[in-house]
Amino acid sequence: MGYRFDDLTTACRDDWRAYIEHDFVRGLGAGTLDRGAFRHYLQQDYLFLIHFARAFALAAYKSRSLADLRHAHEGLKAILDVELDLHVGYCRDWGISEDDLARLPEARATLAYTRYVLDTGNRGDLLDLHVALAPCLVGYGEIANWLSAQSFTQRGEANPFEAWIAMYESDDFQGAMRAELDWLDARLADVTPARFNELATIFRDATRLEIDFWQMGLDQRL
Ligand SMILES: Cc1ncc(CN)c(N)n1
Repeated sequence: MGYRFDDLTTACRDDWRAYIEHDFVRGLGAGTLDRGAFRHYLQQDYLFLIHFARAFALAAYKSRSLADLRHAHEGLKAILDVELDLHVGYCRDWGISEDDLARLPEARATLAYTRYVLDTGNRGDLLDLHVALAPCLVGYGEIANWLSAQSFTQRGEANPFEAWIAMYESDDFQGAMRAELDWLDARLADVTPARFNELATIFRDATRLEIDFWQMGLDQRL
């Protein structure tokens, strides 16, 4: 029997739950997150998304088939045309201009996570790279779905972070997440146990770097 994406989350269950259910996420759902923490996160996430767009461009470069190239292109479009566009508009609503964003210093957590993914993609193959990208794309889709199932989550105008939750619940983002899941399920079906263990290490590292990113937001740390 082949592996599937769910085997990756099972292989690092505690880290995955710590990422999905982080206090930062709970604060977003309850609407109680410190606004300064959210602003800091939003600013760093702009830098993060630019490097992640570069990582999807690297996936395009590493693709050997038209299908893989199209898949990487769809991922790049989801970040550039859906997420970054919404993000820049969202930052504006929070009083952060594009000029402010262009001048931001990069926090250590942003640097560590984004460069880890780019380095993993550079030295590994296309599957290594997509596994390193998965906590980002699949994780935020799962977080939005988890939040909407929690009784503490406030929806609508009562929650200042409603637009953030809605962005990751949107058909565009959930569609990109499902396309990534399908791609990963198809590739993981053929890997050996030894190769799966290598990929599980990459997935766990990237998941831990996501946890550090939330914590960087909470601590408002550079
Ligand atoms: C840190 C981080 N991880 C994931 C995502 C969702 N693309 C994001 N915007 N920021």
